Amino acid sequence: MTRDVRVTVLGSGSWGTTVAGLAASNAPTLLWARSPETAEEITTQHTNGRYLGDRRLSSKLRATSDLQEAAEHADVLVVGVPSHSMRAVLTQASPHLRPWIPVISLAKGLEPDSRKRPTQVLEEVLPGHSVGLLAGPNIAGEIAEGLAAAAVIATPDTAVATALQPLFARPRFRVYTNHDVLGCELGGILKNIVAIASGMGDGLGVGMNTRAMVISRGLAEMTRIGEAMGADPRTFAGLTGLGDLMATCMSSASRNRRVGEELASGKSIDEVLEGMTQVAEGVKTARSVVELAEEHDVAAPIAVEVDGVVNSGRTPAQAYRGLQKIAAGSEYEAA
Ligand SMILES: NC(=O)C1=CN([C@@H]2O[C@H](COP(=O)(O)OP(=O)(O)OC[C@H]3O[C@@H](n4cnc5c(N)ncnc54)[C@H](OP(=O)(O)O)[C@@H]3O)[C@@H](O)[C@H]2O)C=CC1
Ligand SMILES: O=C(CO)COP(=O)(O)O
Repeated sequence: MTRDVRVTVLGSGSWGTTVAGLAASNAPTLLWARSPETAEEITTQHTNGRYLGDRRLSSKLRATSDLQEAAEHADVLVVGVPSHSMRAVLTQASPHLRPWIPVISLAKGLEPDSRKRPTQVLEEVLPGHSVGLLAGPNIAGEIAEGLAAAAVIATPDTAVATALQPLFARPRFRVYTNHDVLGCELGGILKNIVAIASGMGDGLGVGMNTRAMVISRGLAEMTRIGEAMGADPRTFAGLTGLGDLMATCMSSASRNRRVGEELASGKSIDEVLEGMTQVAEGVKTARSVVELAEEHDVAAPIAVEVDGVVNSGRTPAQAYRGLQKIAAGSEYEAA
């Protein structure tokens, strides 16, 4: 089935490149890089040094900096640019896309201002296309190195996810399906906020018990918000919820966790972001998550504290003191 299907991935950052490398082993795959130098390096050297160091990519992977060429190539489109740039890139690509082709998001943030999820943006810019996402505990560098991992492809119609599964699956990359697009997408978005909190704890030198408390109460917060928005609460116990939360809170390679750790070292958010060459979606998303929780009348104390540090000048130590003050009631009902 996969032999005749051509895949295009938009965005040659760490994750877009890694997913394109997986797909290239299964189907003809073209990666769109904004920079012509990066496109040239990927096609000729089979590396993307800026984002993945000297890790070797599939020699079958080709890249281009021509967005029209990339769009015209696609029987399946994968969108791997960050949430804040998705609408602009897709608006440029859309006149060159074939109608009805499936479009899969890799992004784990909310569009600034509109607070829309990536799949909502896709549905708006590309009406009529079947839209879904690929998510899970997927630290790009590990997968590019060939370490085993699993992910979920979520589409409203499970038959579409099942058809797309073989495009991304590899012997060491297991791809499950799920029809709860909202829950899978929210898991990836919300865990970034908890990872910033967890990183702040690491920087402050809290113990493992505290870290476990933040992760498990973070999961409760994610599930509460998700359920209020209409997601299946079971999804948050799976790969795109607990799985991604654990990977992101525990990995030294997580950008969101690192933001928290560096904030706890005394840097301002501007200083932290100046030193980063990759995106940490949780920074732009924190305020939107607080607003969404308020709209749905759900307590979100971890998001509130992270937003306070990232956007309102509170210190990580103050945030952790704030978290200590949360009243402990029933484990199922309390914040
Ligand atoms: N890295 C990971 O482990 C994982 C990341 N994700 C998610 O995938 C998405 C992409 O992340 P990731 O690949 O890590 O990001 P990176 O920071 O590694 O790369 C970002 C990519 O997006 C491009 N880009 C940035 N801004 C624009 C813009 N305005 N217009 C066009 N292209 C732009 C960059 O191009 P240029 O190089 O030219 O600046 C680069 O190719 C994020 O939502 C992230 O949360 C999901 C799972 C795992
Ligand atoms: O989503 C990720 C792993 O699944 C990557 O997390 P970071 O963006 O924090 O690096």
